[in-house]
Amino acid sequence: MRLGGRVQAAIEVLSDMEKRKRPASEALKAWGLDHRFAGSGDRSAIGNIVYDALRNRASTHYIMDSDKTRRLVLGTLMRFWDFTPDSLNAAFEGDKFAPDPLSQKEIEAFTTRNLKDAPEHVQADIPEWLAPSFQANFDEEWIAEAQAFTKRPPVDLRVNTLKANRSKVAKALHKSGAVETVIARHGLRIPAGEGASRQPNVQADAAFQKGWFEIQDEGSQIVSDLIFARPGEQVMDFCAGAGGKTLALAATMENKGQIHAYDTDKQRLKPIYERLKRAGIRNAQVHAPDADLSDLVGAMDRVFVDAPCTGTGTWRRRPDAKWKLTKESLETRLTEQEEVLTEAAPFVKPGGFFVYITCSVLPEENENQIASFLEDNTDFELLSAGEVWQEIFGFDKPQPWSADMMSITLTPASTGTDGFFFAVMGRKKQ
Ligand SMILES: C[S@@+](CC[C@H](N)C(=O)[O-])C[C@H]1O[C@@H](n2cnc3c(N)ncnc32)[C@H](O)[C@@H]1O
Repeated sequence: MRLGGRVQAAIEVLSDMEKRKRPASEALKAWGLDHRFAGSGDRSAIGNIVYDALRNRASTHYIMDSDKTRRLVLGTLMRFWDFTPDSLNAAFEGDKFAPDPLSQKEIEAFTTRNLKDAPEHVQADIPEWLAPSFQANFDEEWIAEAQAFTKRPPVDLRVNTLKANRSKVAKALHKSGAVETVIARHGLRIPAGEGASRQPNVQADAAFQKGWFEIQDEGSQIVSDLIFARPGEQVMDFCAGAGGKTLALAATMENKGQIHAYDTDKQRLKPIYERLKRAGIRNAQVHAPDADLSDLVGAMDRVFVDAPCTGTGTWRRRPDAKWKLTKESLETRLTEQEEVLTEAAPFVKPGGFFVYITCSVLPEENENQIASFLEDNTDFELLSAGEVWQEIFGFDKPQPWSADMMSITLTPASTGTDGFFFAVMGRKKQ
């Protein structure tokens, strides 16, 4: 396919998403099924246009002076793919699959409108109702912090130290351009490409099949490390899901002690069995939703809750979620978080640690939840996550957000990772 056909396809996919209210991944898949002739290069280029458009939707609509899908796509190409109105029109010429050339009105909008004149939430490329939350979290940096979520994310890998080390994996994946992560100690990063470039499918590599690495955002690797689980401990992963953090912790614990992986959703838990096997993990015990956990009450050295959340921290990877998030779904997540904290807390032994993690940067889901939990549970106290950070990563690395060195927030702008929140509480001894 030539550029024009790819651009037209991206317009169709975005229109389909809007019309059928379906996520980008589904709309792209459906387009692929209807256009079997399209090669993998075409599919990934179309995907790149669609995701770039969604990441910057509000600001591009503003610049192009319209909320039409066609303008969103053309604006995306001119803002982020190095096209000018002339070069785009030249590329479309003689291509019967291309959209109509840019009109005078479209060219005028693109060349005269300035984002500096847009409302702040449009500059920040976030829904208007979320601007106060970002402002509360990041003060005068809030627009820059939000804008960093509009950039393409890298692919991060966590080396499984039970089976390999960084140089071994880097060697196996030398064609991928993987470099060592800046903060996480066992991470490799394949930087995000530009334009139509494709990310390598590292999961097809023999090194992945052998369990040498997992795909895991550097932020997720960092918070797993901050849990500070030691070999031989009894640890509970109360919201284990597919086991991303269970796997990371098992490696940190050198396969010694026990990780109890629990989740209320059987479907989400399903991939964990295969992943544990591939990674060579022997110290994890998976507890199905209906399991009797009464033996574990008051017995865990560490319990961590990787709570269900709005996922605002993953907007770079799932930009459609940014525009779909509603006040109602935030409210639902807040209730779930309160429940999960209350349910998990009794498993912490006196003198043990209780960790709360989200992949969100909204204070409602983070600091506020911890403050309200501590108010109701006076046998717990907030400890300094900042001190643990410094012990593990030192002072010379990019630093996360922290108002008081207690809880920590990672962001694309501050730590170059997805957004994560981390807080650790101690259960008092008596
Ligand atoms: C953010 S995801 C966990 C991701 C996982 N820890 C990882 O690193 O791959 C949150 C999980 O919490 C689970 N969950 C929601 N409510 C729960 C509850 N009351 N008790 C336990 N798990 C719950 C969900 O099923 C979901 O799998």
